[in-house]
Amino acid sequence: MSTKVEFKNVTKKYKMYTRQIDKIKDLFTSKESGDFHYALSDVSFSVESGEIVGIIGLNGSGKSTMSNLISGVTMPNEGDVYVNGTASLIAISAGLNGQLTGLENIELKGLMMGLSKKQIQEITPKVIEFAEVGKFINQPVKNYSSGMRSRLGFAISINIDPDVLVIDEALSVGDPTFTQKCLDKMNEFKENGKTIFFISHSLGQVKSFCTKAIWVHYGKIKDYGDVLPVTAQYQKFLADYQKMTPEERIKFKAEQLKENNHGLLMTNDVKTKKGFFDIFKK
Ligand SMILES: Nc1ncnc2c1ncn2[C@@H]1O[C@H](COP(=O)(O)OP(=O)(O)OP(=O)(O)O)[C@@H](O)[C@H]1O
Repeated sequence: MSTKVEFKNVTKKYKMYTRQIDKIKDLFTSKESGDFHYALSDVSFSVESGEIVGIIGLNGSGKSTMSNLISGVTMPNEGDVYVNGTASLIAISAGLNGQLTGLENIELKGLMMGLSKKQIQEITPKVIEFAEVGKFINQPVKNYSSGMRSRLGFAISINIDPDVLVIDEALSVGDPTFTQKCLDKMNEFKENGKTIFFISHSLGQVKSFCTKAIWVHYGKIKDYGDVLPVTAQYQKFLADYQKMTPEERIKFKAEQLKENNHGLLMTNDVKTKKGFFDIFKK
């Protein structure tokens, strides 16, 4: 076995602007006026080839940031991301150009992944068949439903046959038949000794499909190792977390954010932002 993917002290941060004018000012000057918002901070891990790694964690914890870094969609601000070979991302909202037709997207993604025109021609019928989008293949992808987009994205990535496949929540929008078809394809991929990262809120799927799991918690790795012990720890945490009152959750999140230097406005379910910031400032 050899190292396929490695993160060395990786930090990904975003600028936060409260006023649009500050963003515009920064574009014209070398000064930076907004606060930084840490999506991942000082994250290190390595994955051997042939592993199927589930990435789990609460909303906003940094899972998609991790998947975007692995697949090269985004770059780290600090540290190094090392991928031995090609990586392809399958995500609901990424990877496809809405203005282009399905066919054009197959060509574009194929070219981006280094395929020749001939190779693209060879995979095109297989992609169309697998994606089950019918005549929509000649329509702009912006007219597709989320399920259709996910199916096309999955079909393209799997047929491009990358060394590392990154699947970010893409199965959550498909119907059960298509999900099963994807899982079968992923198993084939797994049997060929390829490496897969599987981001999912379905712990059942992670447990049955993955060999390892990374639990991302407010921009840091809380646990990484064999899938069953890591998911068991996470489930234990979730059970306690779900028992908290909304106020307790806000307080808990604020404490974790402070401890991990994670993003400020990251919570989707914090309704009382004033209260949230009061706690954060303490
Ligand atoms: N382009 C961006 N600009 C600013 N902040 C961002 C950007 N992308 C992600 N973030 C922030 O980084 C943090 C991590 O986001 P990320 O999408 O990686 O989390 P996640 O675990 O995938 O969440 P979810 O389960 O809700 O999809 C969040 O606070 C998010 O708001």
